[in-house]
Amino acid sequence: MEINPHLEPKGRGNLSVDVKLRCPKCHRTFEPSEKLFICPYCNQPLEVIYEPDEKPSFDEIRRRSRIYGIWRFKEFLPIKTSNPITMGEGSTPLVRVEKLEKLIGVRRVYVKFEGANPTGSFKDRGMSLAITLARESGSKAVVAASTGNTAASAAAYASRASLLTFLLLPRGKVALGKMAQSILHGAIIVEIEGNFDDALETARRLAQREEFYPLNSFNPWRLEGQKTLAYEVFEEIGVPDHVVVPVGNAGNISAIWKGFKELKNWGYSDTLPRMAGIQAEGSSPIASAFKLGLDAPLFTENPETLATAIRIGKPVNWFKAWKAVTESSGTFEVVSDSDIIRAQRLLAREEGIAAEPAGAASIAGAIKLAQNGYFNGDETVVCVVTGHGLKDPDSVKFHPTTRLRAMSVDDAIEKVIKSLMERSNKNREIEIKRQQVAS
Ligand SMILES: Cc1ncc(COP(=O)(O)O)c(C=O)c1O
Ligand SMILES: N[C@@H](CCOP(=O)(O)O)C(=O)O
Repeated sequence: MEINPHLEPKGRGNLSVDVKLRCPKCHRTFEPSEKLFICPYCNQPLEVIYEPDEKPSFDEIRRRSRIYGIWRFKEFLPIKTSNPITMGEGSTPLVRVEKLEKLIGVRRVYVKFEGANPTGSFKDRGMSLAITLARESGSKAVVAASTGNTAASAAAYASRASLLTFLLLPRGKVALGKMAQSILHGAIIVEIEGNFDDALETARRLAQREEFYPLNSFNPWRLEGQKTLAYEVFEEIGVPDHVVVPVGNAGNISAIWKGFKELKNWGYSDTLPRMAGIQAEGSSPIASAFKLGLDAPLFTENPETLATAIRIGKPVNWFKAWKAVTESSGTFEVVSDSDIIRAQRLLAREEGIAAEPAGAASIAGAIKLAQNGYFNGDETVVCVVTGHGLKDPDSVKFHPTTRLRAMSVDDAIEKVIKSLMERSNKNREIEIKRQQVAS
C-alpha cells in the first residue's frame, strides 16, 4: 500500500520526545506529527501513546487542582456543613484577553468567565450555599423569580437536593437555553404576564409562607457563595485595580465587593478594587440615577433590553450595590443594546469566549469607560462575564455569518476553497489599506 504523502510525519514540532501515534487496529506506531491523524494502512484514526516524564501522586494532583470550587473557601463561608450540595461550582477561568487590552488601552485585562459554572452562570456559586441551607432547614420546596439564570441554577441544585422547585418567570422574556434547563431539571414553572419585578414580588410573598425557601438574591446566604469570585481572583492575580460587573438585581456586584473587603479586613490584602457596575440603557434604574448625580435609583416600570438577564426595573439589592460603588470610588455606566452586541461579538470572535448578551455587558462597559478616560493605562481590569453564550442562542441572529450550502462532497470542497481564497484576498486588501494609512 502506498502511503499518502500528506499523511507522512512532517516534523515533531513541540511534541514530547516520548510520544508516539498508534493505530488501534494494526498497532503500528508512527513518529508523532501534528498533521498525522489517520493510519495510512488501515484508515483508522490513530491514538496518542506516551509515558509521562513524571508521575505525581494523586494527592499532589489534588492539592494543585481547582475542581473544589467555592467550598475550598469553607473557612470564609458562614455555614458549617460536611455535606454541601455542590457540583464543583466556582474555580472558573480567569482569562487574559490581550486583544481587548489593546482596545481598552490598559496594561492587563482579564475575563472571569462565569459561563464555565455547572449551569453556565455565576448563580451556581450562591445556589450551592442556598440550597444546602434549604435542605438543612428542612424545607420541602424552593421558590425563585427569574430572568432565566437563577431559575436554571435553582432547578439544577434543588433537584440534586430532592427539593420541589417553583419558578416564577416573566412570560416570553426568558432566553431559550435557560428555559430548556429549567424544564430539563423538572421544575414547576409559572409564567407570569408581567416582568421580572412582578415575579420577584410574587416570590417575596410566597417566601413569607413556611413551606417555601427563597432562592433570590434578597436571601443574603446565597450572596455569601457569590463572594467567592473575589477570593479566586485574589488567589490568582492579587487585588486588581478595577472589577467591572453587569448589574441587574444588583446582588453580584455587592457580593464581589464584600469578598474583597473581607480579604482586606481579615489581613490578606492591603488594597481594594474600584467596582464598576454596568446596566443596559433601557434597564438602568441605578446607573442612570448615579450618572445624574442622584442618591437613589430611578425605578422603572417597563425595563427593556435584549440582554434579558438584566431586564430589571427595581433591583432589590440597589442599596448594597450603590454602597459598593461609592465606597470603592467606582462608578456605574450605561451601555446600549448595540454596544452589548458589539462586545458579545468581539469577545467571541477575537478572544474565543462565548457570552450571553448580559454577560458581555461588562466588556461593553469597560470599552465605554476606557473611551471616557476612566482607566489610567497602567492598571489591571477584571471584567466579570456572567453567563455562557449557549444560554441565549437567539442572540446569534445579531451577528453576521457565512453559511454555505453544498450539494455534494465535491461541491463542498469547491465552496470551501473558493471561500478561503475570497477571505485571503479580502484580508490582503485590508492589510494593504492598513499599511497605506500607516505610511
Ligand atoms: C447573565 C447575568 N448577568 C448579570 C446579571 C446581573 O446580576 P445581578 O442581578 O446580581 O446584578 C444576571 C442576573 O441578574 C445574569 O443572569
Ligand atoms: N438575572 C437574574 C435575576 C434574578 O436575580 P437574583 O440574583 O435575585 O436571583 C436571574 O437569572 O434570574
